Amino acid sequence: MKNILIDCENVGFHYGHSTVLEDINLQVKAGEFWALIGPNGSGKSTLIKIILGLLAPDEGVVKLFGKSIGTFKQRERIGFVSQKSNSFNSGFPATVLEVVKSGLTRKVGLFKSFSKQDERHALDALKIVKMDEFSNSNIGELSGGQQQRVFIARALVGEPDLLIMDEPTVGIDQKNVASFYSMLNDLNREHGIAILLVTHEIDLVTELASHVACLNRSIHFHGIQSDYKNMDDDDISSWYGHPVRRVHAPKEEV
Ligand SMILES: Nc1ncnc2c1ncn2[C@@H]1O[C@H](COP(=O)(O)OP(=O)(O)OP(=O)(O)O)[C@@H](O)[C@H]1O
Repeated sequence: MKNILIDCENVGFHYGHSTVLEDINLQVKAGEFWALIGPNGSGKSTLIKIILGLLAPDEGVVKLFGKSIGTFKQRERIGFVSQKSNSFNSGFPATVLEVVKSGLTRKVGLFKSFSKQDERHALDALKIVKMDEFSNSNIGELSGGQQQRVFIARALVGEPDLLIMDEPTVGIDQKNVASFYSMLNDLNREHGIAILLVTHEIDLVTELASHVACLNRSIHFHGIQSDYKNMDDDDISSWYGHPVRRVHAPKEEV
C-alpha cells in the first residue's frame, strides 16, 4: 500500500465567526499529483497553511507522513512554492545558485558554509528544472516563469517527497505556463515526487493531475482524474457558484 503523505481528518477552520473550512477529509499518497481547485475565497490557501502547520485547525487532525503535525520534524521532506515567490526586482543581489543553495539552510545550519557537495546538489536541482545555464545569473534579471523554476529547484534541493504549490503560475506569461506544467509532470512521473497544486487553471492542470479535489468551504469532489472528467459541468458549476464549461483535450492529444 502507498504511504500516506498528507492526511486531513474532519478538518475545520474559522476566521472569527466565519467558517472557512468544514469537515475536510483528504489523503495525498506517495507519487500522486493532486490539483486542488475551487473559486476565489473557497479556502484553498487556508487549507495549505494548515497542512504546512502555519495555522492550527479548529477541528480535526492533520497528519504528515503518518505523524501528527505537532510531532512531525522532517520538514525537508516537504518543498513549498507560493505564488508570491516571483517578486524580485532586477537589483536583488543574489545569484540563482545562491537562491537554490538557501534551500539547504535547514540541513546545513544558518551560519555554516556550504560544501562542494551542497553546490553539486544545487546544480543538479537546477538541471532538473532546466535552469542550470543561469546558475550565475542574478535572480532579479530572470522572467517570472524562470524565477518560479528556480524556486522549484530551491524546494527540490532538500530532496523532498512532496511538493506543495499555491498558484505557482501567477505572474508567469501564458506562453510559458504550459512548459511549467510539463516540468511539474516530469517531476512527478520521472522523479516520483508527489504534488499538491492549488490552481485556477483547471483545464490545463486537470489533464496532468492524477487526482482532483474540488473545494468550496467543504470538499465537493475528490478522486481520480477520470472521475472528475466524467462529472457534469452543471454539477461543477453548482458548487463553483458560476457557470463552468470545461474544455476537454481531444483524446489523442492527452
Ligand atoms: N487572515 C485572514 N483573516 C480573515 N479572513 C481571512 C484571512 N485570510 C483569508 N480570509 C478569508 O478566508 C476565506 C478563504 O480564503 P483563502 O485565501 O483560503 O481562499 P482561496 O481559495 O485561497 O482564495 P483565492 O483563490 O482567491 O486565492 C476568504 O473568505 C478570505 O477572505
